[in-house]
Amino acid sequence: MKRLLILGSTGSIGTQALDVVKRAPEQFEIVGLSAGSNHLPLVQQAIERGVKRIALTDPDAAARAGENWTGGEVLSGPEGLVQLVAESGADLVLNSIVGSAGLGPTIVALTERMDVALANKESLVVGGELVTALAEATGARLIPIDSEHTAIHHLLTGEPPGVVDKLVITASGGPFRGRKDLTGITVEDALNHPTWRMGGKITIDSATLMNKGLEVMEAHHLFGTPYDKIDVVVHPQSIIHAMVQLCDGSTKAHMGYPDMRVAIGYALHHPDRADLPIKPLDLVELGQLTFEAPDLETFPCLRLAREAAVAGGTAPCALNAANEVAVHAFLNGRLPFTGIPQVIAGVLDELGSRRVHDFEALYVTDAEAREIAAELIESVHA
Ligand SMILES: NC(=O)C1=CN([C@@H]2O[C@H](COP(=O)(O)OP(=O)(O)OC[C@H]3O[C@@H](n4cnc5c(N)ncnc54)[C@H](OP(=O)(O)O)[C@@H]3O)[C@@H](O)[C@H]2O)C=CC1
Ligand SMILES: CC(=O)[C@@H](O)[C@H](O)COP(=O)(O)O
Ligand SMILES: [Mn+2]
Repeated sequence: MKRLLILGSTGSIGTQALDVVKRAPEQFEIVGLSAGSNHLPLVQQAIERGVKRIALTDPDAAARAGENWTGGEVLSGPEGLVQLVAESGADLVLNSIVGSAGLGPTIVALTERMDVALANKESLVVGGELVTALAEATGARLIPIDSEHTAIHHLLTGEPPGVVDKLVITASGGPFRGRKDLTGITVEDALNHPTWRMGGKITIDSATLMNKGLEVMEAHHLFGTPYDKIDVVVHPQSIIHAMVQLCDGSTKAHMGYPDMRVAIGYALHHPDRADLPIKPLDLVELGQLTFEAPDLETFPCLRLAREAAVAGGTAPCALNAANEVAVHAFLNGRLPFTGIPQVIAGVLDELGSRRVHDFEALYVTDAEAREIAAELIESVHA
């Protein structure tokens, strides 16, 4: 039986992970759950799954959970989340927190030699070199939960070193694929993803194509692949999740209907396989699969992300923080959709790239980038 800790259990990935676990209850013991502020659903999950320790990073929400629930211990604030991870004794930590708030728990889990099933791609975008070095040093494994990266992980299994010519990550293109003018886009339009149902932040990242930029960095760090060997191809049906091109001229593709339980099941059961009630692929029913190049002029976020990735150092961290602030402002009606890349470009221009010696440098950059992004948004809004 695996001792499993689920961080971000109230979110899109977290709730689907609980569903995957429910289908093999004899294989998992859930040793803890966490959320940001959604205390009632978190307590409900703890009651249903018999979990005795939960954490809420919002201290007010943690206090309310403590008033409502006497069945176990409620840990509070970012320190409570760290304590939950450090003291969990988990075999596997599923990190499905959204944003750079997920970096700290990833560091703690790896430091404690716990394997991490990583949905929180921002951990790698922000701190990729240090995070992978930490995993290497402690021997803890990073198993991706992201449809493209799970696909690549699967496709590379059994391949000897040095045989991969290219990784190809597919993108749905988001709800605005094919458009040349992105003015006047509403939050409702942007949240209407054509193929996946996900949390708000990643859905907006898909609409701007920033998600693919973050995923290029995620792939670089997970698989040690140079940036010029990671391609992005738009594939609106989201049936092929990724491909690997090998030195013998063959290309392997990972396919399936868009359902994140496949990726979650892969990570939770690794190296075994999950048994999930997912419809087998019917290519005749699908009829055709189509592909096109990403439009980097209309969707500059992918270009900005690639530039930050190649610049390295603190640039990806600044890009990520600026993006989080800009997406939040868009969702709250304080920034137009087209303002998202403008804010990110402004922050990168101002901060440039510095070398990263330790995690502290990343936290400093994250805070600086957030401050500059907030000022830029304020000036647009004023
Ligand atoms: N959804 C998907 O299909 C996919 C998601 N991912 C990645 O997985 C991660 C999670 O995405 P998703 O599930 O969609 O996101 P959601 O917004 O649906 O869920 C986020 C979870 O994180 C918690 N949370 C939010 N802010 C904080 C914080 N500051 N500190 C601690 N916990 C916090 C939320 O708690 P609360 O409910 O209290 O707000 C919630 O449990 C992201 O990194 C995303 O990029 C990757 C591939 C696919
Ligand atoms: C499900 C998943 O892995 C998402 O990251 C997905 O890739 C988002 O869709 P886009 O391809 O539109 O970014
Ligand atoms: Mn993805």
